[in-house]
Amino acid sequence: MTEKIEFPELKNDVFLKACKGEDVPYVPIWIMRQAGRYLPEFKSVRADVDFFSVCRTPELACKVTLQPLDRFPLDAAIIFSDILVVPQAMGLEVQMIPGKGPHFPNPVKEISDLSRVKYPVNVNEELGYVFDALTLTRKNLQGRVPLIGFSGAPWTLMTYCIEGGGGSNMATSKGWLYKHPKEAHEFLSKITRVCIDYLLGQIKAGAQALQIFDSWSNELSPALFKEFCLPYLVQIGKELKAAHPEIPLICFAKGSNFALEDLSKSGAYDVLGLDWTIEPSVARQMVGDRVSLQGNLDPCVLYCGDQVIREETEKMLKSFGTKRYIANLGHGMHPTHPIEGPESFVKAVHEISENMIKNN
Ligand SMILES: Cc1c2[nH]c(c1CCC(=O)O)Cc1[nH]c(c(CCC(=O)O)c1C)Cc1[nH]c(c(CCC(=O)O)c1C)Cc1[nH]c(c(C)c1CCC(=O)O)C2
Repeated sequence: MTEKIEFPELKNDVFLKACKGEDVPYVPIWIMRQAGRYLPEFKSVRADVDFFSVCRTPELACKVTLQPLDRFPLDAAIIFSDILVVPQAMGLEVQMIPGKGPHFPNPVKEISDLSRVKYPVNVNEELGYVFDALTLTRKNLQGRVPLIGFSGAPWTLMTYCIEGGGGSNMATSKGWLYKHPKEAHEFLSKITRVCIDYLLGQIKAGAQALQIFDSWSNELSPALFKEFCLPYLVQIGKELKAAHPEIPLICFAKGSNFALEDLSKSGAYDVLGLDWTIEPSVARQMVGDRVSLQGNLDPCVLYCGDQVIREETEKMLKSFGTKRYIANLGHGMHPTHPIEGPESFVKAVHEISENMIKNN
């Protein structure tokens, strides 16, 4: 057993309080993809270093994680990495093609290709660089805000491994679910095991909350979601909760609105993330007060000026209410967003919600 690492005392715990449903002075906010190409200082780091080298160099991963916090008074940091480091740890090559996104030169096209997938995986050996980045970042944050770790969800990772990248309609991987359900479950189980070990390692390294991104769950029907997503999402949440009940867990099953009730009743997650395809008050009705909610401003609002951003933020806050709620976009920042967008958004969330709470 290694010793527990000592970290600076946390100064802003508003995000962690909202995760647990405790009273807050204002609604906390962080933004998916808050570190990224809309920031000139990120682009200048990326000008010299390729994407996965940034992820693999703790000093650089730490530097870009902190960049958005130096600009905006965000209430949480999210470690700079990518969900596709897990397929890499399982022996699959992943490249990041500028302007196109992730690319697997040798995807898992056929059942026979599964023999190329490495399992079991020693996460300390394969993903120790992420743990080092987390520890360094948690130290350098000096307790300003909590640090979020993350992983892709098993279905989203499997679909990337099979399709070889984004941009398809997931036909091959969805085909597997109907044609090869047994092999699909075996592959999903293996990915789940690696994700759990990886997330446990992230907690040990300093992550103070974790988000599971099921970015492609919206491709699945309710029946397929129930069979191929839900059990693995619940397994991840339950195993992490059993080991670390103090760490808030966020599940973002993008667009799978029908699953909100089941996920909220599973007891596996503290927070459910939402995209913009659901009215906040409807989501709240589905989940009751069992979980906190996170989201869900349409990222395209951030192309507008301060006034429209304020109006849309106010509508969102009025529909969610200020309890058990974390403000965020419904998906990540776009590389083409103007820098003023997130600035107005963060300010509006803080000011409007503080007033709502004061006048309540
Ligand atoms: C599906 C997914 C991926 N990666 C991720 C997801 C889940 C969230 C989502 O649904 O968007 C998660 C992710 N990727 C990245 C983060 C960093 C932390 C953050 O600030 O949120 C996080 C949390 C950095 C990144 N990951 C990527 C970039 C841009 C690449 C670059 O810098 O050249 C960043 C900042 C690349 C990436 N990585 C991935 C894609 C599809 C792309 C290309 C899209 C694009 O180009 O914006 C896979």
